[in-house]
Amino acid sequence: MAAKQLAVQVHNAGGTLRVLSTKPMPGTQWIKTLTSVGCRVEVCTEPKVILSTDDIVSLIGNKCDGVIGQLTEDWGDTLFGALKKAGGHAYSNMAVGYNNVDVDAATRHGISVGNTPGVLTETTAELAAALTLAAARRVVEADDFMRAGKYEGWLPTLFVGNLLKGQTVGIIGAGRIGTAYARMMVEGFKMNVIYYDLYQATRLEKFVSAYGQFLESQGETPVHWRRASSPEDVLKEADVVSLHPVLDKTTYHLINKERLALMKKDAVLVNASRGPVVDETALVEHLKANPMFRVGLDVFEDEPYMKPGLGELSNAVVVPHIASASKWTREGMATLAAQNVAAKLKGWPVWSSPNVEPFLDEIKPAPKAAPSIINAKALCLSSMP
Ligand SMILES: NC(=O)c1ccc[n+]([C@@H]2O[C@H](COP(=O)([O-])OP(=O)(O)OC[C@H]3O[C@@H](n4cnc5c(N)ncnc54)[C@H](O)[C@@H]3O)[C@@H](O)[C@H]2O)c1
Ligand SMILES: O=C(O)[C@H](O)CO
Repeated sequence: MAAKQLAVQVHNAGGTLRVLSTKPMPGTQWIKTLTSVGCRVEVCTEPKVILSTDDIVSLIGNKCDGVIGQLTEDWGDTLFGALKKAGGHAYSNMAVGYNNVDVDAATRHGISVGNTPGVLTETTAELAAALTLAAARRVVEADDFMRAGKYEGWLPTLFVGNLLKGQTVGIIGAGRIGTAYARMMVEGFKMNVIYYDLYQATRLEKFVSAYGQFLESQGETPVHWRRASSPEDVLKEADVVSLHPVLDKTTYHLINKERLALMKKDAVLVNASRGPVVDETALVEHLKANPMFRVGLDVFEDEPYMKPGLGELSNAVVVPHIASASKWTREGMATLAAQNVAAKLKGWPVWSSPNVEPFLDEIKPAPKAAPSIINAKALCLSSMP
């Protein structure tokens, strides 16, 4: 039986380089980025939310030069093999995280792997901050109560939560997003910072020190930072812990039963990184046993599912992986992903600065470069001087 033909929308039908996007993406700049360098762009418009590997193999077909894919897809040997066979040599995730991509497999097939760092830093940090506040101040529980018609009048004991000001925020993974989130919590709520990362977060340290001096000069209590030598140190000391590491072997189930037990009984835990960083089954048990402990989760171990029991717990705020969902960021992610593919197909070098803003300007032409290629070194791609 012939495989079912998946619906696609075509832009610039006469283009000589065929680029596939496995999903419609926001904005139009990303399409212009590709069509302006001679690509025919095919966008899969199937209503199915997550395409299977077989679906994507059939979309790649016999001739495909590059693909933009999504974090829900399993980009391993099968897909990179199919892309290579179709003549392709460029792939980009429309995401900064690339734990869904087997980069070594891509490299073996000579295919570049792009990602979209930077453009989602502040948007993601803002959602982590929103989850922190929602959990600490019990916003969702109180909203449910109100809508259920249960509010009979102000009470001294109604939905009492945690004050953030002057408390300690713990960051595990103080990279771009972890640092941006920490700054928001320091500047917004005068929180002290304790962080754990494999590397020193120099920018964050400098910011907290300078802000602490400023507060002191105003006669206010200064804020402080400390770099912890282990995740355990952070978990024991912090009132709020937010997780922002990459997902890899070193961070899988980084938060488990034993480490949850180290946390304060009324702490707040936020995860806007990747679901498997937390052992979600252990978390459900911990939430049940500790009603004052609260979590804000954007990501889940087995997306789109939650572990049994999580959805019934009022001390958990849960949202469906929307941390990067602002219009500017999502359009920017699409543009960076398209530029990663276009640049590789045109043989342009790799951008060497962490500042990706020049690619997002809708008026000035984008630099002739690939914003971020993970396996650039392994493929010996040249970078901008
Ligand atoms: N929920 C969302 O929608 C969303 C949005 C954007 C990013 N993310 C996730 O957030 C992650 C971080 O993004 P970023 O742009 O800040 O990346 P980044 O590379 O700037 O930061 C990641 C940090 O994790 C640290 N790290 C690595 N291994 C660690 C370990 N074992 N223990 C502690 N720290 C460790 C790294 O040293 C680095 O500083 C992404 O990889 C992605 O998975 C999720
Ligand atoms: O890794 C990413 O970019 C995010 O999870 C997308 O929201």
